[in-house]
Amino acid sequence: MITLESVTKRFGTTTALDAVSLHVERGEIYGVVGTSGAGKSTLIRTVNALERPDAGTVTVAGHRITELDDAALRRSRRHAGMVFQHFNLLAGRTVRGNVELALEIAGTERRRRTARAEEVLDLVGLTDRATHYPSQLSGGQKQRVGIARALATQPEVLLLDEATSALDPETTRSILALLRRLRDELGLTVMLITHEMDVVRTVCDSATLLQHGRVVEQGRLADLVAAPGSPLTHDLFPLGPATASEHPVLDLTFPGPIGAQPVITQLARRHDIDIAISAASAGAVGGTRAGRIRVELLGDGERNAAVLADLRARGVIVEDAEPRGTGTTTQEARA
Ligand SMILES: Nc1ncnc2c1ncn2[C@@H]1O[C@H](COP(=O)(O)OP(=O)(O)OP(=O)(O)O)[C@@H](O)[C@H]1O
Repeated sequence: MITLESVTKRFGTTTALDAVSLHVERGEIYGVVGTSGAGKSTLIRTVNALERPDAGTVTVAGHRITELDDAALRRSRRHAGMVFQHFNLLAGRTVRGNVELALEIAGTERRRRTARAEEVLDLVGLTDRATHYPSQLSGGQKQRVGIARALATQPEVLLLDEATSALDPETTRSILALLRRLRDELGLTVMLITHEMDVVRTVCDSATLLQHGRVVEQGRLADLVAAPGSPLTHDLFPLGPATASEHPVLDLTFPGPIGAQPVITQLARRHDIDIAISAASAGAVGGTRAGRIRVELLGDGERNAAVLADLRARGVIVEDAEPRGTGTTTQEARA
């Protein structure tokens, strides 16, 4: 539904996007993550055709938008609805008026506008707020209006730029649940950019991690959590910096069903060794379960080696804990 092939965008001497390729399947919720300045906004702006790349192609809903002239480009924007961090609602218009404006700009005839606005307000659960003004709404309600407005022209793709960053955790959860429902009910394809790893964990099927305009890692989250050394998995399940120790300190990743097994207690019993757990982070992601824990092996060299071999044989991903933490992206940005 969305394909970028070797997209490069420069601003003067800054390369905001450096040969970025990605593919978003129809009906997928796709996250674009990375530190400030990584190129996330530029990427989404090439998808909604606000930015023309210097090289590469962008295809949205079957339209190769990098080859369209300006008039065709304006028409093609209707395939993608855009949702913003700070809602961008007009204070002087009611909720319904804000949604109708999008239809007015798209050239929808007057008598269809009100009916369509009411349809999308119903979809986002705001029917009873249609005649309210933005100042009378909570942040979550404002963002629902933003989503309704983006959906008014029946786009196949919904693009969200830090859409939950200004919301509290509970409101964020309800907006993410709404996105999932809209994807399921309307078959929408959703691309969101975020610096919040909770958002990726809760709602995304796939993601791309950008750094300095380049793709560091991308794919389905269920696959990434099973990939040794995955920087995105480190960010999704952070363990923090490790404390130096005379014993081996290991970060273990348990992809999928292994996480439900009592591996650590079994190994401690089988090898007659004490294992200390100093950090843990686990949860559901991309339709699977995953978790990471940091352990300290307190046995002698031989027993520790046997535990290590056993862990690997069971499919646990074993990495030496890095003293400064292994977060390459959002964790370091927040620090
Ligand atoms: N219009 C512009 N003119 C000049 N430089 C720009 C422009 N837009 C973006 N850049 C630069 O391109 C790089 C990528 O910026 P971009 O806004 O895409 O990153 P981002 O990942 O969205 O960051 P943030 O999370 O802070 O919004 C940055 O170095 C930025 O300064």
